[in-house]
This record gives sequence, structure tokens and C-alpha cells, in this order.
Amino acid sequence: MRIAIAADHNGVTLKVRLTAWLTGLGHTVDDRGGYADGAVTDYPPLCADVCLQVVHGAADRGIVLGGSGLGETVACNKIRGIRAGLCHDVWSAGISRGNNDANVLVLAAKVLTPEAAELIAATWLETAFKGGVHQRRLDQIARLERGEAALD
Ligand SMILES: O=P(O)(O)OC[C@H]1O[C@@H](O)[C@H](O)[C@@H]1O
Repeated sequence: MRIAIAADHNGVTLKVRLTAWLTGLGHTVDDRGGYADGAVTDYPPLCADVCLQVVHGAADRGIVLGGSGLGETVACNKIRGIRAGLCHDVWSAGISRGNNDANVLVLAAKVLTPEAAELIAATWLETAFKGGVHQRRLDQIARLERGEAALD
């Protein structure tokens, strides 16, 4: 898969490790920043960059790393067409893909060990969307995204 990846200052170290690991698995990883230069970086522009790569088809999936991952999840889900999931474990990674057809994975660098992050990413990349009732709910979410706030 073509994966766009980014991290703020909290996630740079984990991003470097994850990028090497994903590349070793055969994925093409596009590192959108930030970098290990000691800079404190704002995560919203990094999130927007990764998400736009996905929305415009330059990447199949996105991965964003932050401290808690909370702000990144909020930011990513502001981009039309993005379904970003903050996953702390393999179970939530399976739900994020299987139920939500997430196209961006958010990881919390301050919480996860590198090994856990790899396991979560692997599960998230490998799990297929289940469709069915979940597609109906994604269609409802898409209506929310279009501003149709009062759903039947
Ligand atoms: O490290 P500071 O700048 O305090 O906070 C940034 C973090 O706040 C959280 O929403 C994000 O996960 C981001 O990594």
C-alpha cells in the first residue's frame, strides 16, 4: 500500500521506526514530516497534509502519530472524506477498519510501545471493511459531513 505518514514532536521517534518497519513489509511510505530536529510542531497542518494525500488519491491510507493522538483525530476528521480512528490496541484497530472503513490511523506515541504500534498498524492495514449495516452507518456519517445534521 501507499501510506502517507506524519508526526508532531511527540511522535517523530515512533514514526521513524514505524516507517522503516512498514517499508520492510513492502509498503511505500511517504514521510510528510515532522522530523527529528527538536522542533515543536503543530499537528493540524501535518494532519491536513496526510489526509489530503489520501483524499486526492496520492496515498491509499494515512497514519498520523501524536502524543495522545486526540488532537490529531479531531483535526483529521475535519477533512471531508476522512474517517480517522485513534487506536490503542489491536481490537480497536479491527473495529476502525472493519466497522468504520477508516482511511487514517492515529497512534498515541506517549502511550504505545513500538511493538504495540507495529501490531496495531499491521492489524489496521490488513483488516477489510465488513460492509453491510456498517455501510449504512457510513452513509449516515457522510450525510452529517454534508451538513444534513437532522437524520431520520
Ligand atoms: O506536546 P504538546 O504540544 O503539549 O501537545 C500536543 C499533543 O496534544 C494532543 O492533542 C496531540 O496528541 C498532540 O501530540
